Amino acid sequence: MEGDRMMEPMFQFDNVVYRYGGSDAQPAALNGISFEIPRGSRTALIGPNGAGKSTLIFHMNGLFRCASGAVRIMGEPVTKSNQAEWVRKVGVVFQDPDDQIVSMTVKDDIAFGPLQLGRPVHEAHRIAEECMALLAIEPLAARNPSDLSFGQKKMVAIAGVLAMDTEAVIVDEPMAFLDPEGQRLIHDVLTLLAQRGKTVVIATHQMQLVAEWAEQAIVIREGACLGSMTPRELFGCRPELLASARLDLPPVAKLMSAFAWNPPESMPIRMEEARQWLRQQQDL
Ligand SMILES: Nc1ncnc2c1ncn2[C@@H]1O[C@H](COP(=O)(O)OP(=O)(O)OP(=O)(O)O)[C@@H](O)[C@H]1O
Repeated sequence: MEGDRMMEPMFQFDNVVYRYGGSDAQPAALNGISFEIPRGSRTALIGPNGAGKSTLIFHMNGLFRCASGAVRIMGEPVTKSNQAEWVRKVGVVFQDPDDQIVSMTVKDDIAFGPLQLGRPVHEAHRIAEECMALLAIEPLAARNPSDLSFGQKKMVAIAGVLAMDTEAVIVDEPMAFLDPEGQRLIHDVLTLLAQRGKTVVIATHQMQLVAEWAEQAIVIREGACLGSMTPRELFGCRPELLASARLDLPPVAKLMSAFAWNPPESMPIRMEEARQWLRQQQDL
């Protein structure tokens, strides 16, 4: 039975509708959206402002319940009675880190999750120290999270979710307001989580991050899914889909698209692929 459940996708959205305020007078923020996210995969949710990415994320740990359709997490439908359980299995870093501050110091804030999960205090603090080290935020340990910059708060919120060691980690706009070093650290952490077998989902406007990191891109517009595919297929073969979601090619693919690639999915979309191809041209 457990084996069967392991085969289930981490997230399944089936014709999901959601309206803020619960009123039919409101336009639907999610408008019959369907897609799947396999376990252990790296997925990017992409789409223009207001497409519904954050609203989707609120459904992925039971915070919101859909008006119609079904959301399944690890094969189990999210219902009124099990809604609260999912926060232990799915860690979410919201777009605004202020929503996640719960303690007076950064270290206590990060230790809060493990303590809630029943870990003893000394262990929760050890986990908090490990997570701070991973994100190079140890110097912030004794600071009040409310006093930090937006980027620093975002790092603390990410560390807090890492400390929960959940099966899935979702980060809404992981790179927003982070300096280049912070972005590199977050990129490494997202990769490390995937290497540890976690299902990792991000919502982002940074197409180069999608090209470098994701295995699957889910394109969303007006609360519906326009398609789900590899970044290579999206950036190499589906420019019309990108344009219809008000998105653009990532910088590497934009540069490389000046050359006629055949087949189009052979176009380098990652920095390293482009570097290698350019070196080959030099050697010719
Ligand atoms: N609290 C709210 N009350 C009413 N409508 C809302 C609320 N939050 C979001 N919406 C609406 O729901 C729709 C989806 O918004 P959502 O924030 O999920 O989009 P998004 O794709 O995350 O956008 P962005 O890229 O700008 O973060 C939008 O039309 C938005 O105006």
